[in-house]
Amino acid sequence: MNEQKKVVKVGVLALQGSFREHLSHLENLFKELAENSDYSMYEFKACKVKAKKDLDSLNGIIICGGESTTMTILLQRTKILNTLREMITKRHLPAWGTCCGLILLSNHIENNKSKILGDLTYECIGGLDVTVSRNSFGRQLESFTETIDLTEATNHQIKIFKGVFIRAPTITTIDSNDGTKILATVTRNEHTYVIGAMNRTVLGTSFHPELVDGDYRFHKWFLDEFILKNLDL
Ligand SMILES: NC(=O)CC[C@H](N)C(=O)O
Repeated sequence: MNEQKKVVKVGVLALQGSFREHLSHLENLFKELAENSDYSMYEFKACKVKAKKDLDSLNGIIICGGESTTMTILLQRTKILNTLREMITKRHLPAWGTCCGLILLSNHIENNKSKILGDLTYECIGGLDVTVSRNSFGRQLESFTETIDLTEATNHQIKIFKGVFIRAPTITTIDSNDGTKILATVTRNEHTYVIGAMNRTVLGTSFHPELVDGDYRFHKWFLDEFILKNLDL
């Protein structure tokens, strides 16, 4: 019986930032799904990605929140960056980035032009054809939570969701007509900000579902709509 199960491996980039929270959400979700007969054909595994070899045989990857300058340096030092970029942009590995992860998965950054970091430059992974602006809501102290309506974007799978924003970036433009679309917006101080976007295989959110205790709905949606629907790519 067990041999017939399809192994689905979800990696979480674990160089820095909120990777433990993502792993714990995935582990809890996978425990729930083990009891759900709709998923009985799958055996789910969550694993840390700390080196290039950890990218082998992944079916999806999460790029966690953290500090994108530190993260790009670590991605380059560990030599993960180029392989991961090729997997996401050429081989269409499903990927989801939260906050710093959204920045790294974006093709363009508005307020970060040609930043030099010692012997390196600020390089993104790319995959989502949008432009992001970093730290759109100000400093760490100006972090906030806001209710987000995801009913339409998720086709009623998630309705209301608690958005946690910590020095969050926002999406200023969608740059291609390849099917990239807005996931959600929030309005603050009379300004409406785009706080999530996606194409068929790449998802980016300004907010942190991994920091909402006991709520695995967003992780399940990523698994259902991005990973399981694209298993044969
Ligand atoms: N919570 C976060 O991931 C913050 C992202 C951070 N402001 C950056 O630019 O990298």
